[in-house]
Amino acid sequence: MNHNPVFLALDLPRLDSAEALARKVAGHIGGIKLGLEFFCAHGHHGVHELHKLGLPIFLDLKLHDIPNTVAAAMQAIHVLEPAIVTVHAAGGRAMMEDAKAAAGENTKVVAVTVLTSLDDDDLTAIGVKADPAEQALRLADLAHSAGLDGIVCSGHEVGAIHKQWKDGYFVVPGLRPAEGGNGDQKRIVTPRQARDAGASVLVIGRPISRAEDPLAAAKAIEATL
Ligand SMILES: O=c1ccn([C@@H]2O[C@H](COP(=O)(O)O)[C@@H](O)[C@H]2O)c(=O)[nH]1
Repeated sequence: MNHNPVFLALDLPRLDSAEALARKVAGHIGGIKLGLEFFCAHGHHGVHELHKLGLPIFLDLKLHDIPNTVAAAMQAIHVLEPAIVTVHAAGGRAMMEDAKAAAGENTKVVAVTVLTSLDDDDLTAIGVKADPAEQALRLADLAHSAGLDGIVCSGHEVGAIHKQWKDGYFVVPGLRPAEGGNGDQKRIVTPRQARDAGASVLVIGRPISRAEDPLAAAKAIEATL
């Protein structure tokens, strides 16, 4: 892989801290992921500010609503020229089709299958009878048939999904270097394991942002890839 597949999740409450962190590690990541925390706090202005670093922007908004609403939201963020945007596959085929149709041609629309913070028990509690691997595969098939570019799944599932969807774009969060805590993530692998299994994008937040030395952490992860 020529380019750095790591997208840094900037889940920080302050815009100046987020910018400073991104600037510090910019040479050792491939892009920036801005999620709900960032977008709710800083909106379009914040995204414009981070764009100034010249790295691809991944807007991880996990849109999940009726098709008309999701399509309108996609149109509203078109101006931000995101490289990647997420929707929830559980929103259904029509929602995903309309989201893709409303996105800019340079934006990859990827569907979240099963959040990496969920395990078997969590799925049972919300009435899903399949285990995370089966459910992720089912939702990946649905996203594929709806014309999306790819999916978000854990490193446990990406290999099996990749076998069935050869040219899919696979975003994998829930990554933890060998040492360090899991936090709220339940289905984790190392960045290298995810890459070897076929991940296109490695989403990494706290292992870099909460490290004592974020630059050293980013370099150490880069060296394993
Ligand atoms: O299934 C998912 C989907 C998205 N995420 C997002 O990725 C990052 C992970 O951050 P870490 O600090 O490395 O755990 C975070 O922004 C999530 O919103 C995910 O973790 N799992």
